[in-house]
Amino acid sequence: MIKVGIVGSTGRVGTLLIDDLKNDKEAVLAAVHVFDKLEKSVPENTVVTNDMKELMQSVDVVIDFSAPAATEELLTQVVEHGIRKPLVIATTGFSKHQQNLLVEASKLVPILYSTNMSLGVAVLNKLVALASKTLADFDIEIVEQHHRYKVDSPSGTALTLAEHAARARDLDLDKVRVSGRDGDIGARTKDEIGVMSLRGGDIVGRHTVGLYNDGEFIELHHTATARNTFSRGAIKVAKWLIGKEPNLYSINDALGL
Ligand SMILES: NC(=O)C1=CN([C@@H]2O[C@H](COP(=O)(O)OP(=O)(O)OC[C@H]3O[C@@H](n4cnc5c(N)ncnc54)[C@H](OP(=O)(O)O)[C@@H]3O)[C@@H](O)[C@H]2O)C=CC1
Ligand SMILES: O=C(O)C1=N[C@H](C(=O)O)C[C@H](O)C1
Repeated sequence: MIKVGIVGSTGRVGTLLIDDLKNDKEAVLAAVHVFDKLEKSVPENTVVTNDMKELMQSVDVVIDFSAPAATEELLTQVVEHGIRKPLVIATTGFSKHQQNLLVEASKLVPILYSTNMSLGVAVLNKLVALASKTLADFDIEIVEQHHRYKVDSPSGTALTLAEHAARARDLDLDKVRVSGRDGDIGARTKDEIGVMSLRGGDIVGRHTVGLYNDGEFIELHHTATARNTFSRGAIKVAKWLIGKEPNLYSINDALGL
């Protein structure tokens, strides 16, 4: 059995991971990192710890759905303290420093980083690249909708979709992204890529990529209707990651897309 450790075990996705692993035939929950207090019951012998090093030493692979500060602590164990374990990272909202740390750690251990663990979004990224290149004159606008508790904006998924669109047009996303419009802003410029966020209720996650031209437009939608789409996706790619060489892998590598 593959021994899995969870960072973010008390969170919305982390608690689902605990349940999903109870029913898995190839993987078992071996350790959970707990920031404050674990209310949920875990199988007997599960290591429950607030020590990231102890968590990593107790497992074959770590799945992280937490917060940027927690992921940073995880990556620091690899880069500065010599811990070598495969990592599946799903947390979003990293700073530039944290993104660089992720790249550094991936030279030492296999890391699969994906801002969205669903198959549908993996395919949507490809569709967006194709549409953005082919429909070169169309204006691109991305809208993401999430539950009222989400703390980072725009969502990691929306930024990844925008990155696929920008790359397909040889644009630098940092230069063309517009994530707010208010007041006398002037007409839309040709290259800008709008990435806007709505927050409310219990929306699990909805992303719309629109490509608009005179006389016609296309809108590509993805809606996650259940949060365990993400937890189950992460367990699937964690199994794939075991035994891989150190590198930064994408979900497409794991799904063979
Ligand atoms: N890639 C993907 O497919 C998906 C990614 N996500 C991302 O995963 C992350 C978690 O999402 P979600 O479960 O909804 O969030 P929650 O806020 O529900 O959970 C966050 C978890 O991280 C823990 N945590 C927060 N800060 C720290 C810290 N400094 N050190 C250790 N642990 C900490 C929390 O502990 P405590 O409860 O004690 O505060 C909690 O267990 C987000 O970044 C989200 O965007 C979410 C869904 C899908
Ligand atoms: O915080 C969430 O809930 C989600 N976060 C991820 C993101 O930022 O893209 C993925 C998913 O949409 C849910």
